Amino acid sequence: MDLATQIIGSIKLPHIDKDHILPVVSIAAATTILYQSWQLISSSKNLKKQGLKEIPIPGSCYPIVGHVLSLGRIPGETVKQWHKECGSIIQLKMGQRTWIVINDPVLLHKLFVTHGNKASFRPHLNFAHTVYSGGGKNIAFAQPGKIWQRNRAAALSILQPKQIENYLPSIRRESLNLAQRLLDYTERDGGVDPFKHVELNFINVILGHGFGKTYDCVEDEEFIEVSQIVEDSIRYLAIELDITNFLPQFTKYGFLVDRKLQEIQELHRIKRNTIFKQYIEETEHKEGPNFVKALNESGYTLDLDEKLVVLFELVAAGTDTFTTTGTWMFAILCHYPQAQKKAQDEIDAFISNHGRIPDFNERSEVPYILAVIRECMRFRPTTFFGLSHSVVEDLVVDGYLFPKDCFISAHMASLHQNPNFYENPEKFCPERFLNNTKSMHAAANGKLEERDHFNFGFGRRLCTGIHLAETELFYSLIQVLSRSFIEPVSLSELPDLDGIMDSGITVRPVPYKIKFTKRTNVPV
Ligand code: HEM
Repeated sequence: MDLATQIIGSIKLPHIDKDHILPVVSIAAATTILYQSWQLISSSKNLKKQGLKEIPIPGSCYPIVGHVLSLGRIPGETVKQWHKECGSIIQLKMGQRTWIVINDPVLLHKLFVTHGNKASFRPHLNFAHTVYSGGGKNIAFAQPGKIWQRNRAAALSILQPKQIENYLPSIRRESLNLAQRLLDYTERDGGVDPFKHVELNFINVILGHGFGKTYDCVEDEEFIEVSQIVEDSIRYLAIELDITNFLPQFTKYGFLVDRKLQEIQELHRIKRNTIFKQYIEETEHKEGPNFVKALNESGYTLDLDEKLVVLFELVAAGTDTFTTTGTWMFAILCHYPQAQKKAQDEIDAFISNHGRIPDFNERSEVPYILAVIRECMRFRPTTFFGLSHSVVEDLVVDGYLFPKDCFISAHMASLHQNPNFYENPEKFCPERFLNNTKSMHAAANGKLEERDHFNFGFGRRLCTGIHLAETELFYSLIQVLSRSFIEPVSLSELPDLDGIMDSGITVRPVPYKIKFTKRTNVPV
């Protein structure tokens, strides 16, 4: 539902007599225009006085609510259009808060990497702070400081490239299971939506290592419950849903508080905490290595609540993003059979030489596979806005003022279509990345010119799961392409690459069905 409709529907206005509506509306409209004009003129004069550049304010910005009612059904799409109209840096007014959105890689790099010590804070979000992160005790929503450093270091102690080597047996097994399930469901039903299957692939790897838990199939009741909690968590992290954060003056009158959202948050808090606390307690006594023991032995002391939010975060942050990325990858490849053929030729040649599929440390022998994964992520990014950064004091970069406590986001879709950074950005062209066999982790930590894409964010806040995500994408794609062709169910039913579903942080393709058809005569 449109955000504006949602909010307006929840406001109970007093009855107004029909005859009185016209003058009331006219006065309101005139006041709006006068107020906006006054605001624009005075802020523009102030900036010029200080020698600062103006950041355009796009679309319809109303008094008090600002852009909250203008963001439309899919805010990421609306903001993309505003970038086209107003340029690579724009500012939105979300009630009392300022939200600056940028699609210029050079400015983003300057801000988040060069000025990373000042621009790596997180803006306050009600749900993220109070429910998801247990009061800022996790990684993604903790402010740079002791707790964040400790949690990030603890997470990296189980997610850094060297550690991922320990997970390779289960990554290999789960990606093979994924390829087989996609073939089996296609044979059974004539087609399959890969979303839940990709989700099961990731959840089995992360929960397997985290808590020694795996599920056999997408119909497993516990898998359904856990994946629902994960999907709900991510949905409520969306900036634009945090109405009472932007308009706190309305909270006490109960006008704009979405009661349903509150109920779901509460339920989620109880359900999530019960299940994951139980997982943690059980896991501490299980045999063999797992994340809980690794955290206990990492030298960082975390109490049960802290372990809960950190470990749940690794599950939630990884599952939704990985699943969305994999689901886009299959949808895109269904449109590009020539790219599939090239990738399959490369895998077949490797198998003929070595008698097995390649491992991630042999990736330089399959550069086209790496290029396909990178190009799919560039072509259809995983999130609309990544995770917003913030500043705790005013910061000026390139003549632009980033005011204290503002939200600062990259607009991922238009950033990855920036013609100054990508030649013919509208074209799906894996070849653009053929010479880049560095891991995405290395590319993301390198110079701006060496960056392939920006899906994992920037600088000090770079995604901690980047290496696990890339390794899993690598094995999943190879297992699927070595065994099957990805085809439309019928020629008129190709996945819609322009239809998108806003899932909070991530942006998924609209649900689709495709066929995974068994390849014969392959050297597997
Ligand atoms: C394709 C998969 C993934 C994508 C596209 C992705 C994307 C992102 C982005 C955009 C950020 C914010 C970066 C910034 O603020 O500049 C982030 C942060 C984070 N991600 Fe990921 N992610 C993925 C997979 C994972 C996985 C597999 C895990 C863990 C198992 C994970 C855990 C985290 C954590 C803990 C943070 C917070 C880092 C911090 O604030 O210091 N992510 N991710």
